[in-house]
Amino acid sequence: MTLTELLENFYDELIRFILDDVYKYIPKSLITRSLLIGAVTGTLGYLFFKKRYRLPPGPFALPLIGSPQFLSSSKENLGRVFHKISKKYGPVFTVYLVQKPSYNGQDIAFGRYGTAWKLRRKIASRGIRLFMVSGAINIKIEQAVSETVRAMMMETEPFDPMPFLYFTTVNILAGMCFGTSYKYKDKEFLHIMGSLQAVAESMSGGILIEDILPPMRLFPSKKLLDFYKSFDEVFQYADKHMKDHRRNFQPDNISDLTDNVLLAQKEVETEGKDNMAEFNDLHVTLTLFDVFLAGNDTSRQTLYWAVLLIAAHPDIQTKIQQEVDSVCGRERYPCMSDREKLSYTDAVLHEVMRYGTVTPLGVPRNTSCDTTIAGYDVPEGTTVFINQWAIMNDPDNWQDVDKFKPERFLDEDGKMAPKPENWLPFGAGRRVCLGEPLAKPELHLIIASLCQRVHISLEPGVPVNIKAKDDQIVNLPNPYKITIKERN
Ligand code: HEM
Repeated sequence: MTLTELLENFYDELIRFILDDVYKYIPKSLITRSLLIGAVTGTLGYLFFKKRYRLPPGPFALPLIGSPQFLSSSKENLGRVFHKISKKYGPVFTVYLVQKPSYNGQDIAFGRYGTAWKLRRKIASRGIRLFMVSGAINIKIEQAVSETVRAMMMETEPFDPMPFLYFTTVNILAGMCFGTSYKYKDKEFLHIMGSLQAVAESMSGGILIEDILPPMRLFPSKKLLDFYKSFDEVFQYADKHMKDHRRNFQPDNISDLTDNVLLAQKEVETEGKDNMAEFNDLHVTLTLFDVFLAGNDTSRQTLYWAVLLIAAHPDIQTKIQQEVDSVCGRERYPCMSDREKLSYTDAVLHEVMRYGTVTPLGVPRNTSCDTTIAGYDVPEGTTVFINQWAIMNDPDNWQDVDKFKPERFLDEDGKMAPKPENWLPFGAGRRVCLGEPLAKPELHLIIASLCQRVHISLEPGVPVNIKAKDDQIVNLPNPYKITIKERN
């Protein structure tokens, strides 16, 4: 008997033994049978030898499809959805979803932790720090708020403050990043506002079908394509400014974050041409893109909550105004050196960020090695979310959790009390928000400056609604309108 005949007989018996009923349907070809038996043995071997993890429990999930319940709840604020799941499965649980894409993880926000990422984060942090200590932040806030108030005063009817808040944050962040200063109807401002709006809409449009059915990424939906397009527009905006700066770059005349980042790139190059792979032109643009995009959306959404909550609580607004008047008077704008004395306004900001948690799930993170959380295994490459919304809206952590109460952040002398450990809007640890040192003073001073200049009221005759719009992935209030009156 030849070797081929021997193999044929062996396969024949094996298949007949294991799969008697389907035997007749299996082709007689030796190659097909070898492939079939190889595949079956390989799969069985993989299943037998693969590492077993004790994963956190979680809702039922189908292979490829993931947790089907997200199909029905895909429009609800995910912070709330996850909070409900945690009631059933405990504080650490597993759901099957995939995260949204980034620029190949070469940026800061979605970059993999490591030497190259540390370098990029250090460069961006240094640039932000220099902006803060140079005093430029005072000038940018004053310019941005005075232009915003001027533009708002032109409105004769109740208006939605959202575009004006875009104007404030874009002017401060684009000023810091690219040295620009826009007027309200400026063409470039309107263009970038449109792109930022599109990014925000794509991101708040609930879970994408591709998140539930990963293979669908091969045939991207219009929603996913829109998501890519709007991101790319903001990227192109940052890239254009980077290239303009590079053309006119003078190392002894550094005026904004782009100059700072380009200078850092030169330093990296001086240390050795090989290092350039870790900080090339794409990394320069992605650094600026991250700071501009991450900073704008979060700050603007926080201000949207702040204006609503301040307008809905006239007593709180009056207290802010009295504090600002007593510390700064009316002649000059509040500045960095006033911050410590503006405790009540700071408490209002802290409570706005708790009540209106704008990043309910923080930024999705990937584990870089096998690890454990609360005794459960979490394999390398798992996407981990921290439910910041639940931490800051848990009745076990906060008294009168549904009430807007700035006083909870003050001590008996009316000064800011130590930060409660459950106040975590900027995340924590090595990946804590890069912009926190800018965002807190920026938002504090914007609120103080706005209240110093104008009196804000909600649209007359419309019922006050300070509840979150619970139909989206982010946590925003329902659209609202205000009127403003210049303070005399
Ligand atoms: C209200 C304002 C803001 C909020 C609530 C906020 C919130 C957050 C959160 C929750 C994270 C993820 C932290 C973690 O994973 O633990 C984050 C990351 C980040 N934020 Fe912010 N942020 C704000 C403002 C800003 C500003 C003004 C900038 C830029 C100047 C900025 C830039 C970034 C960047 C680059 C990251 C990624 C950091 C990393 O992966 O290492 N953010 N932010």
